[in-house]
Amino acid sequence: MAIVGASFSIVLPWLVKDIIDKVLLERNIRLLMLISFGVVIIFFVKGVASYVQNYWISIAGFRTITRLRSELYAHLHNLSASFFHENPTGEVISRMTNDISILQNFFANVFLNIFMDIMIFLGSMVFLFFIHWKLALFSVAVFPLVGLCIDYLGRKIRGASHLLQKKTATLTSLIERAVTGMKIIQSYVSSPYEVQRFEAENEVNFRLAMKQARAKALLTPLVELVASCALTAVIWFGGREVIQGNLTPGGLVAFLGYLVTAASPLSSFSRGFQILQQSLASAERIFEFLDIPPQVKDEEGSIEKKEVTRGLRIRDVSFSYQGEKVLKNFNLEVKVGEKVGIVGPSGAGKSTLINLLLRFYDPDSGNIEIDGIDIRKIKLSSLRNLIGVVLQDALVLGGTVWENILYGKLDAQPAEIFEASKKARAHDFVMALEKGYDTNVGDAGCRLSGGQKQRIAIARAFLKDPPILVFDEATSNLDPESERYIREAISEIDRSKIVIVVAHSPAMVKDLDRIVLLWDGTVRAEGSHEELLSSCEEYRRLFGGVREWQKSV
Ligand SMILES: Nc1ncnc2c1ncn2[C@@H]1O[C@H](COP(=O)(O)OP(=O)(O)OP(=O)(O)O)[C@@H](O)[C@H]1O
Repeated sequence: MAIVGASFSIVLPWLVKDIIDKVLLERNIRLLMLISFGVVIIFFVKGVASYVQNYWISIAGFRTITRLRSELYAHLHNLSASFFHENPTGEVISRMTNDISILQNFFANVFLNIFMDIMIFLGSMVFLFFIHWKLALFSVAVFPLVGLCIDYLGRKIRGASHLLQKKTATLTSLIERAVTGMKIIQSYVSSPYEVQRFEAENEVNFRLAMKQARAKALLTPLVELVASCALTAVIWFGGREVIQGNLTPGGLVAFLGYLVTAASPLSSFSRGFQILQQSLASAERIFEFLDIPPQVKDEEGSIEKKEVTRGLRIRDVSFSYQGEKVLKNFNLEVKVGEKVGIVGPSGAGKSTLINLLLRFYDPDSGNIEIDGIDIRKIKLSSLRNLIGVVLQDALVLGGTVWENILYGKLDAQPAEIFEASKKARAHDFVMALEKGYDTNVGDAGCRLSGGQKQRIAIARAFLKDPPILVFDEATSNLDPESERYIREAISEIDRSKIVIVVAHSPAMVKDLDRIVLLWDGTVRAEGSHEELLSSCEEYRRLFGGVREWQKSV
C-alpha cells in the first residue's frame, strides 16, 4: 500500500512536465483532457491506499504498545520485594504510563508515515537523476550536512528527554506521596513545605523541557535552511541549462517539483526524528525496567508441593538488608499441628523471618525447609500456596470487601466466603456496612478501621485454608474485644496445620504451644509463656508488667 500511495504521489510532477512541454507548448487538447482525468484517478487511488495503509500500520503500532504495556505489568509482578523497597512508586508508575504514552505518540505520528515517506523520497530521487543527473548530484551534496544537523540536535533532544522523563517520574512520586500521606502532611501543617518542594522539582522539569524545546525548535529551520541552499543552486544552474537548451522548461519545473516532493518527507523525517529521539529515551527506560531480573525466582527443576506432612525447619539462617545484619544463625523447627508464637523487641527481625519464609528474599546463608525440602527447590507459586498470611503492612486492596476475601481462593463458593468471614469475626461488621460485602473498601482500605482491615485479611487467609498460617502482628490494630475474637479464631484452627503468630502482646501468644523469643537476630529462648516468664530475663523485660496484665484479664 505504501508503494501504491507513494507511486501516485510521485507521478504528479511528471504530469506537470507533460502539461508544460506537450500540452501548453504543443497545444495538445486531447492530452490535456487525459491528464485532467488522470489527476482525479491519481488522487482517488492515493486516498484509498493512504487509508488502508494508515489503518493497518495503526493496528500494528497500537498492538505493539498494548503488548508492551501488558508485558511491563506482568513483569512488575515478577519483581522481588527488594525492587519495591528500592524504587519509588512514582518512578515505576511513570515508566508504565508516561514512557508508554511517548512510545504511543511515536507510533501514532511517526511510524504511520515512515514507509510512505521513504518510498516518496526514493522515488523522487530516481526521477531527479532521470531528468538531469548533474543537477541531482548538486541536490544530494547537501545530504551529509542535513545528516550532521539531525545527528547533533537529535542527541541533544534525546539526552534532555531522558532527564525529563526521570524528573517527570520524581513529580509522579511527589504526587503519590502527597495523596497517600495527606493526613500526615495536613496534620503537621507541612503543605507549604511540600508545595515548595514540588514547585522546585517542577521548575527543574520546566528548564529541561525548555532545553529540549530549543533543540527541537532549531531542527526544522536548520534543515530547511540547508535544503534552500540546494534549491537556490538548482534554480541558478537549472535555469541556465534551460536557456542553453539542455533541459526543457517542463523538465526544470518537474525537477523542482521532485525536489520539493523529496524535501517534504525529509522535513517530516526531521519532525519525526524529534519524536523518535524522545521515544528512544523512553524505550531505553522501558527496556531497562524489563531487563531487571527478579532476585527471587524459580530454580531449575523446582517442584510442586501441595501439602505439608511433617513440618517446617529454619536452619542457621543469616540475613542482612544492604549489609545490615538482621538475622544471625537463626534456628527454628515447627511441626505440623504446632502453634508457635514469635515475639521480640521492635526491629528484632520477626517480619524479616516471615519475608524469608514467603521467599520475598532469600537468606544469605542457611536455609528453610518444608518437609525436609529446601524451599528454594519448591516452585515459588507452590510455596506461597502452602502459606496463608496476614501481613502487618499489606491488609486490603482496592475493591469490595467480597473481592478482598475472595482473593484467598478465587473460585470459592459464597458459602465458603461467609464461613471464612465468620471464623475471622468479620461477618457481623461487614453486614452492618452500608452495602454489606459489596461495600467498596476505598483505595488501600482507607474507609475501614485498622481492626476491620485486619479481620478481612484474616478472613482471606482462612478462605485460602493453607497448611501453614502466619499472622504477622495481625492483632496490633485491634481493640481488646476484637483481639479476643482473633485469639479464639486462632485457637479454633485445627491441628492439621502449622500456625505461626508474630505478636507484640503477651495475650496473643500465652495460649500457644510454644513461644520463641527473637532477640538480636537469633533465638534467645524458647518455651511456654510460664516457662519463659520464670526463666528468661529478656522475656520478662519485653512483657514488663505482665503479671499486672495477667491479673486484669
Ligand atoms: N526493606 C528493608 N530494607 C532495609 N532494612 C530493613 C528493611 N526492612 C526491615 N529492615 C530493618 O531490619 C530490621 C528488622 O526489621 P523487621 O521488620 O523484621 O523487625 P520486626 O521485629 O518485625 O519489627 P516490628 O516488631 O517493629 O515490626 C530493622 O532494623 C529494620 O529497620
